[in-house]
Amino acid sequence: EEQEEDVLRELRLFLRNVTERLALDRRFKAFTKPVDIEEVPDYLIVIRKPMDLSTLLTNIDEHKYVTVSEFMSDADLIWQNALEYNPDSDPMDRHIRHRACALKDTVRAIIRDELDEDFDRVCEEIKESR
Ligand SMILES: CC(=O)c1csc(NC(=O)C2C[NH2+]C2)n1
Repeated sequence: EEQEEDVLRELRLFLRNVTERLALDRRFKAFTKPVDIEEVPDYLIVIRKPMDLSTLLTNIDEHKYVTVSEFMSDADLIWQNALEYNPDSDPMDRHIRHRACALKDTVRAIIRDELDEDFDRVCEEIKESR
């Protein structure tokens, strides 16, 4: 009903705010747009489910997420994919893995500090009811 749509609108505002703050952080520049398959032709062979911050924003606007947990599953793909695609000891791989781990920790810290657990529970109830 209307109250449910009010809750999901507030969820989208929260998720957009989190995602835009991440996209503004210079450490996460490599994660802001889909990997360019022209530049990195083997990327889609290694990474089955690409994800990036701009795609998260599109998904939010398309009402893909009813809970923070669903959003987190896609947000986690960004750093998980980076760790998988950059496993080597060379400095470039280590550099992007460091940034991937920073992204993981930053998302979790924002959610821990800023997501109200009662609000999250209401979203989870809406999801169960559908
Ligand atoms: C987004 C992402 O994970 C990404 C973009 S480029 C890249 N890795 C490289 O360019 C080379 C360093 N070893 C491969 N990883």
